[in-house]
Order: sequence, then structure tokens, then C-alpha cells
Amino acid sequence: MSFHVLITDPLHEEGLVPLKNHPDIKLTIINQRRSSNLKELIRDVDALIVRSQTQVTRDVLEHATRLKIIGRAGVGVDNIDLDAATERGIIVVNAPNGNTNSAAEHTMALLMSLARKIPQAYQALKNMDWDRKNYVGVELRNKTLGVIGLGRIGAEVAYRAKGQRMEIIAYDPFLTQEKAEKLGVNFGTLDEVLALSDFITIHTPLLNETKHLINTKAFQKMKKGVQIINCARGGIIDEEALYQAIISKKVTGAALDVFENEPFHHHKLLELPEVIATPHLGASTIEAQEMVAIDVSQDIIRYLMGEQIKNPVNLPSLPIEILNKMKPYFHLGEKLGTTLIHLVEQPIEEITLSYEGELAELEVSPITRTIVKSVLQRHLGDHVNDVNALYLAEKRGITVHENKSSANKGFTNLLKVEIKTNRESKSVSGTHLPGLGPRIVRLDEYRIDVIPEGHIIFIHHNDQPGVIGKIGSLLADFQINIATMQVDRSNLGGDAIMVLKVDKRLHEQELARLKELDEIKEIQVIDL
Ligand SMILES: NC(=O)c1ccc[n+]([C@@H]2O[C@H](COP(=O)([O-])OP(=O)(O)OC[C@H]3O[C@@H](n4cnc5c(N)ncnc54)[C@H](O)[C@@H]3O)[C@@H](O)[C@H]2O)c1
Ligand SMILES: O=C(O)[C@H](O)COP(=O)(O)O
Repeated sequence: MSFHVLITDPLHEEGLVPLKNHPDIKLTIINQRRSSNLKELIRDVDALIVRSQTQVTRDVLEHATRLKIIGRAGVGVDNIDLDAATERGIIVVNAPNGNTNSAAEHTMALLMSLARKIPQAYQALKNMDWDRKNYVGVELRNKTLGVIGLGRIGAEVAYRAKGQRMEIIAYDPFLTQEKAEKLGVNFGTLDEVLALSDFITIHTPLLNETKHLINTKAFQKMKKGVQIINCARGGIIDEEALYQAIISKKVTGAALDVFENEPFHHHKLLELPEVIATPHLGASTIEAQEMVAIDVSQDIIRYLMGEQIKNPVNLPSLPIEILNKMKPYFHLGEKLGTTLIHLVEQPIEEITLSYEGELAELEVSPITRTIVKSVLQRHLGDHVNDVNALYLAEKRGITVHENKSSANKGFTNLLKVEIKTNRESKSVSGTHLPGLGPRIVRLDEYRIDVIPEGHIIFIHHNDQPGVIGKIGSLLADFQINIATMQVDRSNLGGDAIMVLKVDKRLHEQELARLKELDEIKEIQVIDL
């Protein structure tokens, strides 16, 4: 199988090598700035790789009929419509670690340039103006640096700023006491960070919640004379509010690497002498570009070749070692979901997944996605995948519940899948036996022991003498060999089930003959 990969932003050459050398990959590289026909180009590609300049909008994705994966050679994915990608089952991956160091170093360069007015003094000197009195700076030592967003880059900046003997106060909704202590920073609320800092540096993603996080109100809460750095994303600072805060002398300096609209040829903030700026260069180092390009190319290749990816953005992300440990449960979950969906009538209202024993200790959301996928695939087809399964379930009004219990009910791990429709509720439970593999151990209240693979016939019948013989002799007439047989009943002479594993698939006519037996209430043939 051959895959077509399209690259629309400049990428480091090293990152292209694995793609160029791959026998199953055809590579197209375009300069998106010169190409306005992304919608045309994206039609026949399997993978797209971008940096921050290509805008992967919903409109663009509507034309991407074959697209399976989008790779972002960098961190921020605000130029990609994640909801639209998820709805279409397109996985988005990024390269979150490769440019952390470079972005932190760039932030420090901006911080120091701001404190000592280096760009302004340099510009004056270039204009042959030997001016010393207008470029008196401030020391960083003993000043307070407010860090908003203490993730990868924020933490690296805090670490470096401590080397400048600054006091650090940080705000991040996910900051734990342990992490703050480890980094030697003070915990603060957003308002405290705004009120106490001499310098403020922003390191959050651009999200609905962080759009214009630093607005007129936020500037009002700041110290007079504060200086601000944004090496994260344009749009987190309200640029008009910043302009006014500088004019009013509340803010005495701003260093910006990112802007609300990029690229631009004129910006009113740059007319102010207090503002220094770079054109989104935080990640622009040889080292960072090499690393992000390699990381993203490798994940693209992994995904296209059906291997485990490392940096998914629209899927729960777990370390590879843990995912490998969970592999048997993905397999078991998929088999249980496929089995159960063949045994219920539509329409489904609820899917409930119960994780018991050892399973309850795991992060089970990826298994849940796989089970929901296997359930929906029966009627929606192969376009359902782990990325869009939960979205498609929600869109169809199906609620998905997850229950966990560490209680051990005779199995070290037990996974129960239950489907509720408007008429009935059915469940199937399974376990993974180390060294032996998956087993279906319960069908509703019936106890069975079935290896979920091959051709399986589920029969719901009346518990009465002769049924097993009749079914056995009919199958013999069809030349179908029975490999295993399991029978259980609710009570003597009541409802019973039979699960047969046979060596070849039944034809429609053969199935019809079995259904003619009076004792049989329901029969389903499933290929697992
Ligand atoms: N200028 C550049 O070239 C450049 C380079 C790399 C990254 N970036 C940008 O830098 C930013 C940070 O990147 P990162 O790798 O450190 O990401 P990260 O995910 O490691 O860290 C982001 C942190 O922001 C926190 N956060 C989220 N919402 C918040 C809020 N409302 N208030 C405070 N904190 C909040 C998160 O909890 C997280 O800890 C991103 O916007 C990324 O796109 C820019
Ligand atoms: O989010 C990022 O990784 C940076 O903003 C880098 O963007 P770039 O790849 O366009 O330089």
C-alpha cells in the first residue's frame, strides 16, 4: 500500500529523510504561502504535515476525503481545527518536546533585552546615535517574575530565571504543590501573579479560556511599570488593551514573539518604543527544528504503518510501555464489543463498560474508545475509529458510562460490556488469562468459557431434551464440524444458551434451517 504525505510549511531536511526514504511513501512538499490551493491538494493525501502557518480549517478538511493524520512539527495546534479533525476520525499529532528548550531560551533573550533595552539601543547606534541616558535598564536580580502557564516551557523559563536570582510566582490551574516545590516557585492565583510581578511571561496554549486572558481588566490589576513577555501565542494578550496600557504608562515594556494575526507587514504596537519584537522565532533554532521535524515524521510513519504513535493530540496519551501492557485488554474489549452488538437490536441508548479487578487500576479511557468503536463499526462502517468513536456515539444520542471496581469477582481482571436499547439490556463479560489469551466468561447471567475467535454460533433456546442432538445432527448434515460447545441455563426447563465454535461459516440457507427448530428462540452467527 502506498501513502501520500503532503508538507506545507518549511521543515528541517533531517525530518524529511525518513519520509523520503520510505518505500511506501510518496512525498509532496509545497510552500503554502505561495499556494492558495490547499483544498485541491489535500484531496488525495493520507497525511499532512504543517507548522504554524498553514491554517487547517474545517473548510479545508471538508475536502480531505483520504486524510488520516495531521502532524504538527511543533507544539501549538491552534491553526488546526481539532473538532473538525476529530469528527472525521483524523488523528492529530504534534512534537511537544523538541522546541521547549529553544522557546525557553528565546523567552530569556526577550526578558533580558527588555530589561536592558538592547534592541532599542542597538537601533539607535545603527542610526549613529551614541545615546546612553535613554537606555538605562533595570536589573533582574530580586525582581519578581510572574509565570502564567507552568508547563514544559514555563517551567524551563522559571528554572532559568532563578539563575538570574529572580523570585518566581506562577499560576497554572494544573500546578501541584509538589511541582511548585520541586521548581522552587511560589504558588499564586492569576490575580496574585498579576498584582505582584515586575515582569510577566505567558506560556499557556491559545484556547477559548485563554483568548484575551490578558485584557484591560488584567492590566488594571498589574503593578505600575510592569513589563510583559509573550512567547506563547498571539491572542492570549488583547493587543489593543496592551497598546492602551503602554500609552497610559502602566506597562513600561513589552516583548512579543507572537501576534494575533501572523504574518503582518505593519503593526501599531511596533510604533511604540516600549515594544520589542521578533517574528515568531521561539522555535527557530537548528536544534529545535531538527528535533520537531524528526519527531513528527516518525509519528506519521508509525501511524501509516499501523504502529503505536507517541504524541497524539486528539486521543488520550499514555506512555508506550503502559499501552503495550494494555494491549490484551484492547483486544478483549474489541471482541466483546463486536460480539455484543451482534446480539442486540438497534437503536442503542447506552453503553456501559465496567472495569473490575486489576483493570480498575488502569487509565481505561483508550479501551473505552476501542470498545465503542467496535460497537459502532457494525452499522457505521470502517470510518469509525478510536479518534471519532466517542464523538459519533454522542452525536447519535448514545451515552457511554465507565464504571470501575477493584473488587475481584473470581477473576483477576474482568471487563463487562453492557448495551441498553429501548427494549432490552444485554451484557457480555470477558477476561484476559495470562498465557492463554482472552475468554468470554459470561453472556447476560449465563456462565460460559469461549475463546473469542473464529466462527461462533450463539443460540438462545428452551432447555429440553434432544435440542443439542438436533442441532448437532443438522450441523453434521451441513458438513460443519463443531470445535467446542458450551451450554448453560437459567433454570431446569427454562431459558438456556448454547455457544458453538464451528470450523466453517454457515450459509444463509443453513442458518434458516436451524432457525426452523421449534426449541430455538434466537440464533446469531458471529465471525470474530
Ligand atoms: N514562540 C514560539 O515559537 C513557541 C514555541 C513553542 C511553543 N510555543 C507556545 O508556547 C505555549 C506553551 O507551550 P508548552 O510546550 O509549554 O505547553 P504545555 O502544554 O507544556 O504547557 C502549557 C501550560 O499552560 C497551562 N494552562 C492552560 N490554561 C491555562 C490558564 N488559563 N492559565 C494558566 N495556565 C494555563 C497548562 O496547564 C500547561 O501547564 C504554547 O502556546 C505553545 O504553542 C511557542
Ligand atoms: O507552537 C510552536 O511549536 C511554536 O509556536 C513554533 O511554531 P513554528 O513551527 O511555526 O515555528
